[in-house]
Amino acid sequence: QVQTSFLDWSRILPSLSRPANHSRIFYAVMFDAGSTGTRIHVYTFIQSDSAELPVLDNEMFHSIKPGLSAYADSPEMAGQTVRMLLKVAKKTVPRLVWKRTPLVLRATAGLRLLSAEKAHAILDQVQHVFDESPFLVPDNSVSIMNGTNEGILAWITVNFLTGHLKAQSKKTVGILDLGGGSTQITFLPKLRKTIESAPVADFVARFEFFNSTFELYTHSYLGHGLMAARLATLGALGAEGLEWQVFKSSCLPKKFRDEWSFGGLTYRVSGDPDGYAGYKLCYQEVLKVVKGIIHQPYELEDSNVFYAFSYYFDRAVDAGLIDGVQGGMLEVRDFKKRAKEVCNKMTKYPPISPFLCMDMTYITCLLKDGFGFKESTVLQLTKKVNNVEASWALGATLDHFHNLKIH
Ligand SMILES: Nc1ccn([C@@H]2O[C@H](COP(=O)(O)OP(=O)(O)O)[C@@H](O)[C@H]2O)c(=O)n1
Repeated sequence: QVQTSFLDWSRILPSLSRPANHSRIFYAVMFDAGSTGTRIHVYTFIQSDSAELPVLDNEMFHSIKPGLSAYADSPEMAGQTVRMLLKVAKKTVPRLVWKRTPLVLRATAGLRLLSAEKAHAILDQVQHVFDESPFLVPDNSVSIMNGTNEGILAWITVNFLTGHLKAQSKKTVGILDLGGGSTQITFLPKLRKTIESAPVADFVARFEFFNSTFELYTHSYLGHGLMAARLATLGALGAEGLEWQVFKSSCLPKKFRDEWSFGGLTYRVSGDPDGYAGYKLCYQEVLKVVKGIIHQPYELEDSNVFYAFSYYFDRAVDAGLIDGVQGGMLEVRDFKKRAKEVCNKMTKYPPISPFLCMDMTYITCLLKDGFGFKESTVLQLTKKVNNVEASWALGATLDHFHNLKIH
């Protein structure tokens, strides 16, 4: 479905004036090539003379499943996916300005997890579709984004949309993003010790925004997205070519048996028909995926409100914890409580998805034993902020126009 939304940034950034006769409308197209789907964001901006930052007037959003990595062995299909999504851009952007409207595609965990050769075959197809389109194709318009940028740009999107990047705003919010292949945590630490005690590589990044430098704690865990975690829990990671094997888990209903695909590979999965299913055993299984791998930041909930989106949001909706439009506030213990209910009642009351027990348990485990959140920590579950998708895509678009010098 196509979703349209309107947002007047001048309400968020009241300092920006917008003289009607001097303002100029421009467009930008950002593709998010994720592991479970490809999405197009067509942004309409209004740039007034006096404003340094443009006003976001509209986001047109559309998504297609599966993700490009499902086409590892048929890269033309990846090109086809992008060609179909481009129709949204053609409908939204007036023909007259196609030539001036940039197309950018950034791929995340799905392509990071493929071999370089297969990933590049896919990106070449996308580049080809871009090149033959009537839009502007900037240098470096098609690439795999690194995990640090993914976390930082999502943080910028959410803080921008919530008005926390205004000059007078002292507070910011942290973000928790749970994709299919990777998961990101990003926040602005209050204590020096959080930065100093972070692992040396890949946990701290800086960027420049309106003459101030922000130093963030950020990390992307590749292989710890929700779908990759399912594979790891089932013991099926790196099991390419084991078509004969059935991967079992006590996180799945005992009588469940099916095929399941991720990243272009299909696995046979089942519950443990002769064993036990339920929360305790399931927690033991998923704990192995998390324990000793996820770094626990020195400070967490004391300093930050965290916005949680992507699969955190989707699964909370599936589990009936929040409304699918409104979102809402949840404590970490709400995930735990519902995970227990879903897992321990699986045989009698099959959940809407056979993976709901595994997913809810993984989310609980990742938050508690992974990042080290307290059970009383409140998370703000969000899909859209002021009608704009909570995702790295808007941050990436701002970076494209304003070069935030992420380093
Ligand atoms: N604009 C977006 C992008 C992703 N998502 C959600 O993010 C999750 C999957 O993320 P992904 O496929 O991009 O995974 P990664 O490649 O980032 O690991 C799904 O729950 C999507 O519905 C979203 O809600 N809105």
